[in-house]
Amino acid sequence: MPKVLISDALSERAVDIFRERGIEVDYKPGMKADELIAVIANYDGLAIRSATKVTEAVLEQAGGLKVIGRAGIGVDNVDVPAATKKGVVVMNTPFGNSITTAEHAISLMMALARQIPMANASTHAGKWEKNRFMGVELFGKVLGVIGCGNIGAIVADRALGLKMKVVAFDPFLTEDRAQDLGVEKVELDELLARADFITLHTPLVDSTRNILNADTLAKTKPGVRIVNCARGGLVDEAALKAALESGHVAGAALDVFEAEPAKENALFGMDNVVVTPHLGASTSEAQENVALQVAEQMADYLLTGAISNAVNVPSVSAEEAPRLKPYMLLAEQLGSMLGQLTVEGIGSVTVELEGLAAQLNSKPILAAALAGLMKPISDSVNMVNAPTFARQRDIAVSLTAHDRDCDYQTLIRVTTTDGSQTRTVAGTLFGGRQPRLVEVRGIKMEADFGTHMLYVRNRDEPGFIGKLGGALGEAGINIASFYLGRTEKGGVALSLVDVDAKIDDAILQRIRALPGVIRVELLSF
Ligand SMILES: NC(=O)c1ccc[n+]([C@@H]2O[C@H](COP(=O)([O-])OP(=O)(O)OC[C@H]3O[C@@H](n4cnc5c(N)ncnc54)[C@H](O)[C@@H]3O)[C@@H](O)[C@H]2O)c1
Ligand SMILES: O=C(O)[C@H](O)COP(=O)(O)O
Repeated sequence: MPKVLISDALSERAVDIFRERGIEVDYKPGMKADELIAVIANYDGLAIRSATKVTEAVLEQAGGLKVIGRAGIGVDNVDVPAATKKGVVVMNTPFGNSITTAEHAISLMMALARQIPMANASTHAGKWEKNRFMGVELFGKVLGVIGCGNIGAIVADRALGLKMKVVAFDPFLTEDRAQDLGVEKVELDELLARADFITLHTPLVDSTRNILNADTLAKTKPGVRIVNCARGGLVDEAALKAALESGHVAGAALDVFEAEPAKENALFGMDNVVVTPHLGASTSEAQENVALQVAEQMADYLLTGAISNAVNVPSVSAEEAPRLKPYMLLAEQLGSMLGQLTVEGIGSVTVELEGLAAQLNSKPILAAALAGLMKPISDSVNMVNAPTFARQRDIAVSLTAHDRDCDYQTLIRVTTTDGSQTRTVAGTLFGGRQPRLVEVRGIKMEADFGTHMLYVRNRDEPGFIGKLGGALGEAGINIASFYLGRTEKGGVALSLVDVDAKIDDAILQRIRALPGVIRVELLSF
């Protein structure tokens, strides 16, 4: 039974779902880094929010971990490259808290416009400072949205409802989409010059880090108000403090900070700053959504192999997963055969799909072939990290789905080059499920993949098969199946011999010494 650890404060609906799906679950919110490192080896899945930091040190101890589920959007608290290297799927819930977070951004903008938190504190203190809190209207003002994806688009929609004018800077926003949203797509400098309010909704990546800094803040309209409900690190906090002190920026509302939890911050205590402790996603509705979604997604992956919303591996839907499984096994076994036969470093891999295989989601099939190919050089390779392994080793990878007549109902062909050698193997699914080899190095032959297989290439001469059978018999090795093929009469013959026990080195040497032998290897599937 798979086992999952929940190390952040998720809605307990997640616990119910894991249990209903037959998954053992430990609910331990607030777990410290060293506690996590100490126990992570016991789990197949880890469900988190933003508090748990899944560092390389955590992943190093995560021997059996298969999936990290982020109940929320940002995965910047997960070392995704390290997880990928380790073969761990990282998935998030990209939509479950978008509305809630957009509403928080709008709330912060309103709080800022009318100084509600400060007025609230003053009134509670019995001061009745009616003349101190003069606000500004939103009506007719320009809102600059930096990052107009899921949340930015919802914020824009709500702002339009408040009769604001919305301009958006997002390099990936198309003119058509901007038009549909009713926003004006502009460059960053124009947004900075025109916006009365700026709201940030990008991920924290290299291109967005400190996107509001001393230089860009200097380009903003005097009296601008800034809302950051996305990620600390998008706004240079020191530069913002200086701009607030000078009065160039009239106010800032921040839900996120460069360092979190933010118990201390240079912006705390400033009159024109509204702060919340990373509450963007904190509504009961959003938390129920993301907890439910992440638990279902993780359970699907652990129980069926279906992958949704993964950030480091192609998706496989719940409907596709059972259909893809035999194809992925076939691709892995074909890749594995080539991996076991490769002597030098692999230069390139080509995966071709024909017949029914050509109509399927091809990326998981490619990833499975790569995983099989690289198994002989790494114990930890799987379909999650295989594409990275291939890239790191400068292996050129290509994938083609052919729309042409095929001798088989479905066919996967894998070709590798290493040094001067090109090797091709192809296979089909017998009865739609059972992987079967149908071609090796251009030689047609039908063979099942066995646990102990002898691969023998030899000159096609009379009497060879008898000698091979004799050598195995003398060694007490029983033959389960014998598959044969050849290029042409008197050309090169190929035997794949499925035997009942492992063949040791001494027997292998005896077979290699038989007259006419070109190559003999042991294969295992
Ligand atoms: N405060 C919270 O509690 C909270 C809650 C949810 C999400 N978030 C954060 O909000 C952010 C946005 O979430 P989303 O769901 O809208 O993501 P999204 O991926 O749907 O949208 C992000 C947008 O940013 C744009 N973008 C990327 N690089 C850019 C750049 N250099 N300049 C301008 N735009 C750029 C992308 O094109 C995309 O449209 C994420 O960082 C997420 O973690 C915070
Ligand atoms: O990226 C997100 O989804 C938000 O930052 C929410 O984070 P949280 O789950 O820790 O509230």
